[in-house]
Formats: sequence, structure tokens, C-alpha cells
Amino acid sequence: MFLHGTSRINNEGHLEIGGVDTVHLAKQFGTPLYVYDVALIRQKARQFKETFEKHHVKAQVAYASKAFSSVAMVQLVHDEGLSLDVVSGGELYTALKAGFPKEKIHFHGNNKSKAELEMALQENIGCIVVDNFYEIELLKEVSSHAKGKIPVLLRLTPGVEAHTHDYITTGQEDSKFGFGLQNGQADEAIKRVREDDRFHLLGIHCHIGSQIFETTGFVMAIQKLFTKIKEWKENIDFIPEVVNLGGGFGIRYTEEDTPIPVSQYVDVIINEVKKQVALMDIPFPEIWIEPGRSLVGDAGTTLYEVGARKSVPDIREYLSIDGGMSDNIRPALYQAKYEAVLANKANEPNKDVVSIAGKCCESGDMLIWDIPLPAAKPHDLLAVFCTGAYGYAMASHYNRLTKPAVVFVEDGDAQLVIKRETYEDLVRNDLSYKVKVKKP
Ligand SMILES: Cc1ncc(COP(=O)(O)O)c(C=O)c1O
Ligand SMILES: N[C@@H](CCCC[NH3+])C(=O)O
Repeated sequence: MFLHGTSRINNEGHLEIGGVDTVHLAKQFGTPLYVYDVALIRQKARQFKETFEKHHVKAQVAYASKAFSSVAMVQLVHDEGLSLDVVSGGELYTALKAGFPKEKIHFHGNNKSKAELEMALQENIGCIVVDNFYEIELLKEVSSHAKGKIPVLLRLTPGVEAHTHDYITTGQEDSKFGFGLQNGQADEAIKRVREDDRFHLLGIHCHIGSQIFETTGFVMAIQKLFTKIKEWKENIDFIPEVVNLGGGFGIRYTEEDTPIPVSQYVDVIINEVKKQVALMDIPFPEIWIEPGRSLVGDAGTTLYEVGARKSVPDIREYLSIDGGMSDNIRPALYQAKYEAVLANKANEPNKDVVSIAGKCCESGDMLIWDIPLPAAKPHDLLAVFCTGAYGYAMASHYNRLTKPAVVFVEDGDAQLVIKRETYEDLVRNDLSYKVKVKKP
């Protein structure tokens, strides 16, 4: 059993996180329950920041809030002194509700609406990461809402294929995101933004994908970007003040995953930028990164209550739990794999091999296939590890299941940070259909 962060097995043989017994958490808050190990999030945040400080490099570490956004989460990010990447009006609204410093918010997205851009300009946030030519025009249309010049990064696709699931690679040329670096779009975007004095072109951005274990993709992206920067410096006198290299740093879900420490990703990035800056003879830009998964992924654990069991003789044992694809779509969407334990029997030997089935009406709603566990009975507590990123964030109401509660645990204290939804919440926006009575 691989335990992340402050997770441990206590004297009662129960899984404990942040000094709190998960069996008590399940009793107090119900299941399914998302539990976040706050100390582990803080530790990761500090590792990122301290590595930049060690290199004496001007930097911003912006948490990609798409991985898990809530008022408490955003407040925690602020407490750790990070910046914030948002990708919709909703994520921006959450950040504002949380009182996050506006100047440290960066707004992403390949189809920001006019209303979203207006909101971002009215709130005078740190920068807009412009994704396409249409957005440049939209920004001009709403520019009267800006408090000064509009700070802009241009998202570029460097033509680097990250080795990860097809759905989460983003740096390749054939992508819905960003301006192509190799096909002239990036040059044209720089020209259009610079020739309009409503904009302040801060720099460039790229993000090559997610759940990446190798550093070669980052190195290649940096080399491609800086080769272009040299060209821009010589031909159009453009040198970016900021180079944002996105996120994508992988984490360990199962033993098949072999991530490197977050500090090592940052070391490799900074060393390559140093090399390129010397080679191209340009001033050292501010380096920004946008980790999502690597900040919160392994800090999250989902607790479920075990229910029905079905035996298919000589084939498989299905063990159903009280959640599933509605609170964690990743196994169904990306064939993602997870590890789990029986949290109330964490010291008992594994005697069974079972497959964990969700309760949604889909055969594909399977959380884990063929996992060894102690003999499980109804009402046992299953803890699935590493669900902190893109779990709650991608939850749905499929089958009209209510979204779970979320608690933060730290130093023996548990705090509810998102309430469990109620049935009433589910129908809150539903309206009755008033059938018009046909006249005879
Ligand atoms: C632009 C951008 N930045 C940051 C991230 C965060 O990625 P990750 O959670 O893999 O660190 C993503 C998601 O892939 C993204 O699209
Ligand atoms: N949702 C994906 C990651 C997407 C990254 C955002 N661009 C996952 O769960 O792995």
C-alpha cells in the first residue's frame, strides 16, 4: 500500500489523513466524501516556490484551478502565495468570492465569451492568455471595460507531442488551443496585438499536456520557443517579459507511474531557459508555470461506502460503492487507474480480488478493475487514493446523483469546505412545464 502525504494507518487499523481517522470522517460527513490533505498541498506549493527561489529567478507559480476549484481551495492557494489560473467566468467568480488578489489571476480558455472577457477587464485581473485571432477582436470590442492597457500573453502551440493520453496532450500542432508556432500564426498574433495600443503584450505561453513524467517535452518546447524568440528579437524587436510554460507535471496514481519530484521539473525548466537565454543573448524572462494535478492530485482521497456484491462465477467479483463516474469520470474517460484500501480494515490481509463498480447506470462505470482487498462487507469504507485533481472538478449529476461533500483535514482538524448536495439542490433550477390547454 502506497501512502501519500500525512496518510497513515492508525492503532485501530484505520486509514488516517491529516491526523483524522477516515472512519470518523465518514460517520460525521457521510459518503462519498472527498478528503484533502492540506499539509500535502502546502508542501507541494512550497517545493515549487522554493525551487524558483533557489535559482533566484523571477517567477509565478499559478495553480491551475481547473484541477479543483472551490472558495476554500482558492484561499489555500492564496495562503501559500501562489497565483491562479482560471479558465471560465465560473472559476474567475470563485476566485473573486474567495478574495483572491486580482492581479495574480490569469485567464485562459479557447473560447472565452464576450461577457467573460468584460468581467476579466472590469475586475482588472493580472492577464488574459489569448488563444486565437477571434479573441483578439473580441478583446478590442470590450476594451472600454479595461482599467488601462490589457495585459496579454499569447498561447502558442510549439509542436511538441507529450507522451500522455491523447485527450490530454495539448502542445501538438493539430490542437484546438493556441497559435501555431511553426505555421506563422504566432508571428501574426504578435503583430496584431503589438500594433494596437490597447494591449500590453507581456509574453508568451505554452502548455504541452498533462500527467507528463519526462522532462524532454518541456526541454523541447523551451528550445522551440527560444529559437523563435531569437528570430523575433532580430526581426521585429520583440522579447517577451514573461514565458509561461504551463503545467502538466505527473503524479503517482499507481505503481505504474514514475513521476519525478516537482523540484526536478522546475530545475530542468530553469536550466534549459538559462542555456537558451545565454545562447540567444536575451534578457532572462520571468518564468511562470501552471501546475494543477501535481499540487492537489495525490492530496485527495475519496471515501465510499461498500454496498452490493455480485459474483460472476470463475470470472469476476463486483463490489459496488455509493458513488462512481458521477464523482470520478477519469477511469471511464481516460482508462485512469487508481489504488484503494478498505479504510476501516487497512491492516487486514488482502484475501479477495474484486472490481469496484460505481452505482451509475452504465457498464463502463467501473472505478477499479481486479484490485486485491481484504474480505469486504456492506458498510465497509473504501478509500480511493489520488483523486484530488479532476475528480470533484469533473463531477456530474448523471443519474441525478448529488455531488459529494469535500473536507479539508490538517493537524487533526477536519473542516467541511463544500457541502454535500441535497435532492432539493438538484431540482433548484428546474421549472414545471405549463401545458397550454388546447381550446376545443
Ligand atoms: C493551459 C493549462 N495550464 C495548466 C494546466 C494544468 O495541467 P496539470 O493539471 O496537468 O498540471 C492545463 C491542463 O492540462 C492547461 O490546459
Ligand atoms: N481532465 C484531465 C486533465 C486535463 C488537463 C486540463 N487541460 C485529467 O483528468 O487527467
